[in-house]
Amino acid sequence: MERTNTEFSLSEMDPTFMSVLAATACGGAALVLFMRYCNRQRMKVKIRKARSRRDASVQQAEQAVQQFSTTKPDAENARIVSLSLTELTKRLQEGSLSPEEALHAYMEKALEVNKRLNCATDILLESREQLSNIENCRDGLLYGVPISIKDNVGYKGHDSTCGVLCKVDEPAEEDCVVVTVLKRQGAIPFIKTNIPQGLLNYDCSNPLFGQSLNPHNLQKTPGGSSGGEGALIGGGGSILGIGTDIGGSIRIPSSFCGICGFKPTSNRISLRGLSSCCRGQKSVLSAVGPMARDVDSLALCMKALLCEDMFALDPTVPPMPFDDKAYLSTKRLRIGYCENDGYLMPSPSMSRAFRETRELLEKAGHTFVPFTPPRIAYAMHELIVKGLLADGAETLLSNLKGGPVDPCLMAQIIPYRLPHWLKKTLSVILRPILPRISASLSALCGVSSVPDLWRQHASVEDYTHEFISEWQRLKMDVLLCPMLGPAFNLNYCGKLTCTVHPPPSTVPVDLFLSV
Ligand SMILES: CCCCCCCC/C=C\CCCCCCCC(=O)NCC(=O)O
Repeated sequence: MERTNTEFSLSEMDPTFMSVLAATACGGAALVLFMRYCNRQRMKVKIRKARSRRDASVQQAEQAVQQFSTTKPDAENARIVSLSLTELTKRLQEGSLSPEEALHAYMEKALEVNKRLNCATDILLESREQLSNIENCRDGLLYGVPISIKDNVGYKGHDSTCGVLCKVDEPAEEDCVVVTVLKRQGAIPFIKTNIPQGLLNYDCSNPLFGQSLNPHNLQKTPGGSSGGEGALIGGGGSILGIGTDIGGSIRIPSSFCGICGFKPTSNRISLRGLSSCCRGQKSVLSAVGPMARDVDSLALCMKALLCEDMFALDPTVPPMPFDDKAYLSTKRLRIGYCENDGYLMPSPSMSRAFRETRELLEKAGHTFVPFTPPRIAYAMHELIVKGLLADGAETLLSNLKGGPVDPCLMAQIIPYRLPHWLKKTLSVILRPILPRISASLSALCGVSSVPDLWRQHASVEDYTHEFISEWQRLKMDVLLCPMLGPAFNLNYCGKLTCTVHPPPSTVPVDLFLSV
C-alpha cells in the first residue's frame, strides 16, 4: 500500500530532534520531581517548626514550674487543682490563694496531662507576665483563674493553626475579643489546645501536632474539634476552657471526655479574631462557648463574657447580659424530649443515660412533651452538608493544600475531591439503594450559582422558623436530647461522616449531659 506524505515512522525522524525531545521530557520530569521534593521539604520544615515551637514552650513551662516549686516548696498543687471553679474563685478573691500559685499548679498538671494525652499545641508563657499586673483585675469575675483556649482562638504573637500548614507562622497581631475580655475579667490563658485538621471533624489529630487521646481510655478519641480542650479538662489539666462549635465541636468532645460544654447561639459571644478553614460560610453558623467540669463554671464564664467590654469591642454582638434570674429560677419546666431523631440512633448506653435523666427530671416535677425535629434528613443534607460545603469544599481543600492529609480526615476528604460530574453521577446511581449516601454526594457538590446560594440561605431561614414554630406550639422551655457517645475509636470519626449510620458501642457510659 502506498504511504501518504504525512505518514512517517519514528525511525525516520531526525536523531538530533529525537535527542532534544528526549532531553526535554527528562528535564520536565526531573523538574516536576525536584519541585515535589522541594515542596515535601518545605512541608517537613513547617511541621518541624510548629512542633519544635510547641516543644520549646513545653520545656520552658517545665522549667518555670520547677523554679516555682523550689521557691515555694509548700504549694499545695494537688489540692488546688481539685477545687471546683466556685471554690477556686472564692479562695483567689479572699486572698487565701494567689494567682501565681493557681497558675503554677495548673501549669504543672497540664504538662503532666499533655505528656499522656498530647492535647497541647502551645504553652502561653506570657501568662506568667500577666501575673505582674493581675491586681488591676481584682474585681474581675475570673480574677486569677488559669484557663485554656482552643488552637483557633487568637492570642497575640501565637499561631492559630487549625491544624493546617498554611496557617503556620501567621501569628495573631492582637488578642481576639474573647481573650481580651477574659483577661480583663482576670482570667489567665496559659495553654492552647489541639484540634483536628481543618476543624471540620470529630476526631482530634493533625499533621502538625499529632493525635490527642481520650483522658478515660487511651484507645479512644477525645472527640473534636475542641478535642484538646475535652482531653485537657477531662484529664484535670484545666478548670475552664474556650471551644468553638458549628456541628458539635464543643458538645461532642464534652460528651466523649465526661465534661460539660455549652454552645451559645452564634454571635452571642464575639467570633472576632478566631481562625477558621471555612470563613465566610453563613449557612451553619459557628459559635464560641465554654467547656468545664460543671454547669456552674459554664454559667460563670458566660456571665464574665457577656459584659460591657465585649459589647464595646464587638458591637455586632447583641448587648444582652447574662440572665441570672432565669439561671437561678426553680420554676418547673416544660421539657421537649427527643430520644431518637430518626436519623442518628443513640447508642444503648446513651439511651440509658437519656432515660435516667428524664426520670430524674420528671421526679423533680418537670413536664415532658415528645418533640420530633421537622424534616431531619432534608436538614442534614440540604441545609447542613450543602451549606457547610456550599463551595463544593473548595475553601477547605485549599487550606489543606501543600501538606499531608491527616489519617483521621482522609475518609471524609476522598468524596470531597471527586470531580463534580462524578459526585452527581454516583448520586443518581446510588439513589435507589443508598439514599443517604446519594443525598450527601449531591449535597457535597455545593451550590451552582449565587442565586442558588441565596435559595439555600432562604431554605435555612425557613427551616429555622419551622423549628421554632414547633417549639412554640408545644410551649417548650428546653429540649432534652442525647449526645453522640461514648467516645469512638481513633480515626473512626471521618468514616462516620461518610457512612452516617450509628456507631456500634459496647463501652458502658455514665451520665454525660450536653447543656
Ligand atoms: C460517600 C459520600 C458521603 C459523604 C458524606 C460526607 C458528609 C460530610 C459533610 C460534612 C462534614 C460535617 C462535619 C462537621 C464537623 C463539625 C465540627 C465543628 O463543629 N467544627 C467547627 C469548629 O470547630 O468551630
